[in-house]
Order: sequence, then structure tokens, then C-alpha cells
Amino acid sequence: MTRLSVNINKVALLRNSRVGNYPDLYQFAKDCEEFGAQGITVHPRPDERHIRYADIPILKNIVKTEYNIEGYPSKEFMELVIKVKPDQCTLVPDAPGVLTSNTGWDTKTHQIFLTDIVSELQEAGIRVSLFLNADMDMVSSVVATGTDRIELYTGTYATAFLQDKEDAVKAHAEISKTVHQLGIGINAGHDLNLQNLKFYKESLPNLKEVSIGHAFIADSLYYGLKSTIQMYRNNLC
Ligand SMILES: CC(=O)[C@@H](O)[C@H](O)COP(=O)(O)O
Ligand SMILES: NCC(=O)COP(=O)(O)O
Repeated sequence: MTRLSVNINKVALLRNSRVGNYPDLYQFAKDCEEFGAQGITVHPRPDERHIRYADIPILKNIVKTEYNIEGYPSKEFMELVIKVKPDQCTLVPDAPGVLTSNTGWDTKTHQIFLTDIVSELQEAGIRVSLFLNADMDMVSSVVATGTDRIELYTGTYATAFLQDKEDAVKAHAEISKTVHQLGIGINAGHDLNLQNLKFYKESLPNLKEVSIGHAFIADSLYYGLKSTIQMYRNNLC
């Protein structure tokens, strides 16, 4: 089974565009789970453009499925995650001012750094996932970090899907098969949507979780939250 984890960053972005608490981020997370979401993902960025650090502990008491916190392992981020103890922490190599996540880790270059971070999170009882490009050259260093999972960055897949979907998914299918055989779990995310999700899932039989936010929230504006969750879940069957 592939879990659908809804990334609620963009609900927080809308909330932050006015003083007050509307839409209510916490009620939205509750409703996502009531309607069938199997996880909630948040990505607190240093500028707090959407998810605020103050949201993180509150959501910990609200999320009943799986709570996934994504972000760059800065000192502040690590202190927050270790304190809150989500089910999973997905480490992302984003620079502070980046518009959105746009690449995975160079685990070869950052192997020692990541190994220490992975170990610190695991000692706190948190499952760790590393955001990664579909690059077989990274596999040995990924294993060396001791990470529990990888999250395949699917932004390039989503772009290439429109031209040649078989070619777009090839590297992802190959690395997921290899990493699965090495005992590491496979997650995926970024720019997945109702057009490209089903083919991706069919091409990666060992996919444990997808985290989807931007397209999902946009779709919810048209179809409503309950219908959108069902539509995405139907693409993961
Ligand atoms: C890591 C990733 O690809 C997404 O989870 C990221 O959280 C998107 O961030 P924005 O919502 O700020 O674009
Ligand atoms: N890890 C990917 C995620 O949480 C959401 O990415 P996107 O669907 O907002 O591009």
C-alpha cells in the first residue's frame, strides 16, 4: 500500500496572507484525515512563509495518522523536530531563500554530515527519510548514512512526464528497486498530481508514501477536499 500524505503548506500560505486564523490549518489537517488522508506533511521554512514553527507542536497533537516534518537540518529545525518527535522527518537540502524544493541531497559530499543528523533523529525515535534525486551514483552513500527511507524528488519526473513518461520514470524505477533490495524504504514527492501519479505508482511497486501538496490544494479548490482526497487515493490503488 502507498500512503497519501497531504502537504498542507499552501493552506498555511493562504492563512498567512491575512491577520487571523482563516483557513484554520489545524481543522484542515483534521478534515484531511477524516476524509482519508494517511499522513500530514509540513515543511517549515526559515522565513515561515507558510508553515510557522509554532504550528509544529500544535499539529503533533492533532495528527492521528502519520506526521511528517520536512526541512533543512539547521540547528533550529533539529531542536524543534527532536522536541516534537514526528513519526518521520524528511531531510531536504533547500537553501533558505529558494522558491521551492528543486533537488535532492548530494549524499556523497554530505555523507558524514547526514550520518550524524540521521543518527540523532533515530536516537529520538524518529524515522528518517532523505530527499534524493533518482541518481544511482548516490546509492552507496545513502546506505552509509543509515537512513530508514529516501524520498525520490519527482519534480523532474513531472516535467519530463509530459514529453515521454516511460523515459521520465526509468531512473526512478531503477533506483527504487535497488534501494528496496538494500532494505531502505521508498517515498516520493514534489509536483505529483492527478495526471502523473498513477503511472508513477504503477512503475514503483515498492512505493511506501507519496507526499503531495501544491497540485492537491489547487485541485481541492475545484473538486472540494473530500473528493480530491478520494481522487488521489484512487490513483494509488
Ligand atoms: C520537499 C518538497 O518537495 C516539498 O515537500 C516542499 O515542501 C514544497 O515546499 P513549498 O510548499 O514551500 O513549495
Ligand atoms: N515532499 C513533497 C511534498 O511534501 C509536496 O510537494 P508538492 O506536491 O507541494 O510539490
